[in-house]
Amino acid sequence: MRAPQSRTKSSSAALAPPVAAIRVAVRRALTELSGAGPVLVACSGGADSLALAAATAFVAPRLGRRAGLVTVDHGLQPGSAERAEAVAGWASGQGLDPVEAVPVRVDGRTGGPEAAAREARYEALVDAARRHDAAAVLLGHTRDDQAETVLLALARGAGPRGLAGMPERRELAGVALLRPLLDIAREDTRTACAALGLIPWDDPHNVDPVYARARVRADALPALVRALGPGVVDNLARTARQIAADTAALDELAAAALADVRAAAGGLAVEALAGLPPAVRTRVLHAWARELGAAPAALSHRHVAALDALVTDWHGQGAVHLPGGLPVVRRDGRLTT
Ligand SMILES: Nc1ncnc2c1ncn2[C@@H]1O[C@H](COP(=O)(O)OP(=O)(O)OP(=O)(O)O)[C@@H](O)[C@H]1O
Repeated sequence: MRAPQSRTKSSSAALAPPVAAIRVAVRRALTELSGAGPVLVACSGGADSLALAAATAFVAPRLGRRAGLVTVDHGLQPGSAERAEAVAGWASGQGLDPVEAVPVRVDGRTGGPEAAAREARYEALVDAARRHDAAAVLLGHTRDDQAETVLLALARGAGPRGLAGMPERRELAGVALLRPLLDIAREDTRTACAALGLIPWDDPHNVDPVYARARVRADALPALVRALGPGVVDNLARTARQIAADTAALDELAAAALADVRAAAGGLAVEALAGLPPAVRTRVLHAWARELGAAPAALSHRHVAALDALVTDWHGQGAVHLPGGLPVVRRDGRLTT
């Protein structure tokens, strides 16, 4: 086990450009934050979240905000409890408070081990945020994580919502999750840790070729950089930001359009739907299907295309079955259940 350790910080360490850039990013995120509670850094002990925790410990008190840290012990590797305790001990030494090392149970959940660990981790983070009435949980995803996410989304045909990548901010069960480092290169978090005398923990899963993300990290992205130049990572991340902004605008248009196309007798009016631009119409249908109870994770492009065909390619076809078995039919000029 390699635990974070800190040497005495020299004044030149504080001036290292990546240290400064990460502090600026954290300052920006905290300045925009409403709510009086503490922020909690979600920290694995890896370079990204360790650099985030160090920057937050520096910046938050200067903004008059309390900052704490939560490290989750998934119990999946020998020595994981000791590693979590070492991260917690380091955090307390940095003045972070509250600090928690939370053990979670990963087995007995559905999905693969990676998804189960993630689900357990987010449950623990949300639970800690609620107990401490936290204003937000801070996550250490970097620009490189964002570029990997976009490539993975592109490869599986995830559509604009996937290509928008990870948002800087989202709510999970009423808790704000922030990603202040989405503009910071992963390498800079390592440099910042080194400049601060911190020794990060390297998660073996990050280099295990069993995982698609690890293969993208080790092979696909470096190959793209070699072929197309070093701007690729930044360009992928920037593209995600642009698509996220476009997607948010289209979602707003779709929310307004959904209200307009509701039929007085229930369901949606086909004629009104047909008059919408396809990008708005498919979002209206997606939102309506969710409203009817279709689980977002199971609702695919195929379902939405079949609903759309009831509007634009009507030839008397039968019901469209949404996830969960819910049938939608076209009747009397309406889409209805
Ligand atoms: N064991 C942990 N304890 C606390 N926080 C963690 C832990 N592991 C990861 N995190 C948080 O999640 C961030 C992303 O980590 P990682 O890339 O390993 O997870 P991920 O599964 O890709 O995350 P996501 O589910 O958000 O895509 C880290 O920077 C850190 O903030």
